[in-house]
Amino acid sequence: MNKSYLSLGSNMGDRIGMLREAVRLLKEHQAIDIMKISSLYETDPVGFTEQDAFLNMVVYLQTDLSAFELLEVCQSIERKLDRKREIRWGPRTIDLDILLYNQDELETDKLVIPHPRMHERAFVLVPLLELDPDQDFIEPQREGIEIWKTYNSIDSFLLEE
Ligand SMILES: Nc1ncnc2c1ncn2[C@@H]1O[C@H](COP(=O)(O)OP(=O)(O)OP(=O)(O)O)[C@@H](O)[C@H]1O
Ligand SMILES: Nc1nc2c(c(=O)[nH]1)N=C(CO)CN2
Repeated sequence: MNKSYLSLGSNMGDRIGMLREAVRLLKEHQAIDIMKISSLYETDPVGFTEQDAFLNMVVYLQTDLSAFELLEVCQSIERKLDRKREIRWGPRTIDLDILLYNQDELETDKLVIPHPRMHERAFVLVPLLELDPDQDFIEPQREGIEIWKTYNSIDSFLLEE
């Protein structure tokens, strides 16, 4: 069984609704088991700063899918949720990135693992460290990153009105 961490983010429209729908679609996939979700974090935009705050979270899953198949699932969820992204690092309804896949290191045109920018992104590292405090990363700056909501279980997140 492969172990992977995904980063999810949204800063357009119904941000929590987008995250919830993305997690629901991942959970529905027959080859994916969601093991843990982080809290939801409200985070200042990074890269292109003239945009609304993001809600970010990290999901830990186990899967039989290859990393490339998992990327396809992530991209099909982005399409299903009508992902819009006009500006690089600009506003988006939903973004799903693969952070880690086992201990694999991989560099292709389509997929780079670990995610090439994850180590410089506190909005990724803070929720990742919440799920797995043993990750061997430099402690990120927590400025501009606030817990927005924590859930007791995946179902309580998915079932909330
Ligand atoms: N680990 C990865 N997870 C998701 N996409 C990846 C990864 N590595 C490479 N990619 C590629 O990056 C391309 C662009 O992804 P995307 O549009 O989400 O970028 P972005 O969110 O604007 O910027 P960033 O990559 O900095 O998060 C995707 O089409 C995908 O093929
Ligand atoms: N806070 C925050 N900033 C971002 C984010 C994001 O998810 N959260 N995603 C980006 C493009 O991948 C660019 N900037």
